[in-house]
Amino acid sequence: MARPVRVVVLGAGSWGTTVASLAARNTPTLLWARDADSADEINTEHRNTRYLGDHPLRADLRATSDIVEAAHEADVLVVGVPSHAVRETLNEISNEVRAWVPVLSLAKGLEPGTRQRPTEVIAECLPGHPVGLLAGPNLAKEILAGMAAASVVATQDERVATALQPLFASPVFRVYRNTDVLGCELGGILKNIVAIASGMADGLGVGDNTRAMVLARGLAEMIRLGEAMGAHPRTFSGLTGVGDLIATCISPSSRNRRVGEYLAKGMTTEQAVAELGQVAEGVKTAPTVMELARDHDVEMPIASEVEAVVAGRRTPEEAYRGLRHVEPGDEEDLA
Ligand SMILES: NC(=O)C1=CN([C@@H]2O[C@H](COP(=O)(O)OP(=O)(O)OC[C@H]3O[C@@H](n4cnc5c(N)ncnc54)[C@H](O)[C@@H]3O)[C@@H](O)[C@H]2O)C=CC1
Ligand SMILES: O=C(CO)COP(=O)(O)O
Repeated sequence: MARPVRVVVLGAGSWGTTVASLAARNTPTLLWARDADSADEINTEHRNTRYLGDHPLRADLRATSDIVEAAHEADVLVVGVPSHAVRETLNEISNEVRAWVPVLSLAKGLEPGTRQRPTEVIAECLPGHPVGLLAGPNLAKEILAGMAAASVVATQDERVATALQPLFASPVFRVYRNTDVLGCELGGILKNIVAIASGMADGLGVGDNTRAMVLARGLAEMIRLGEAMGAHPRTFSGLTGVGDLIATCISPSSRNRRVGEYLAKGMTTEQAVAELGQVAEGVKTAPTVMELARDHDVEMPIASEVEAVVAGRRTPEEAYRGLRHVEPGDEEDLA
């Protein structure tokens, strides 16, 4: 009998640990934590208190702090560290992962400097491997608590996605496929910036109409940039686009939304990030997105205001006042 596929997840933060728990239900799974104490806690107490509080993890989920051991074990490699850490993490194991092992990204940000998406960084660090991503409206704590959700495995080769789908699926976690890797990845990246805007709006005590405006016009900005970069506009009406946008903009547990709220309460970006104690990808990604918007000659007024607030050049009140000065054009004109 063929041995089961072994999934290795790099990064034992809230989402890496949750995805590893999903996979462990279906197949032997090993989670790499850079900190040995976290790996010990997962192995012995079946918890990851730093990121997931007291929530019990599956007893069959194994963890290690030895990244080379993890790389050797992988039949499927899942990269769950934040975007800025993908390259340095994979560089450590670029000669240790077996040829043809598929690599899936969980990260929803852009690499500062290179402006690359995580799947592009992965393709550079691990050339020749099939590369894709798992994304969608997937707030880690809800999924760990067993609440129903859906996600998308996006790979250019549909056969790879078809092989990967069942590794993460459960009766309450539906995993779809999509071949528009760029569109799916950009959806997850860009919605974080709109979520900061949404959190700022909530922190300022705006009404529901304003909230809805931020979501709808934020989505229009996501589609404009995505289409200019070569993504399929329809992808943004799916789980990885509007789906993830809604979840992140409305959920009190979204870190990006919380950063926006903290900023509206008067914290600096540094104070907001420190208060959070976890990654909020939109903070680092906002300036990079504005560089891409300029390169592609795309108007992104909401992202532009978020970037200005995060950089400390504007207050959230000024940002919302600034949006009033944007001349409304044709609503249909997304491109
Ligand atoms: N938490 C969630 O609900 C979801 C998160 N994501 C995305 O998944 C990615 C990871 O997020 P979370 O697990 O939530 O973050 P987190 O803040 O909970 O954990 C980050 C993990 O990365 C590790 N890490 C940080 N810097 C590192 C470095 N320089 N080298 C190696 N490891 C490093 C930390 O030790 C920690 O284990 C992000 O891109 C996030 O946008 C995607 C979907 C859902
Ligand atoms: O991407 C997410 C949900 O799909 C998580 O969002 P936050 O990083 O804002 O918590």
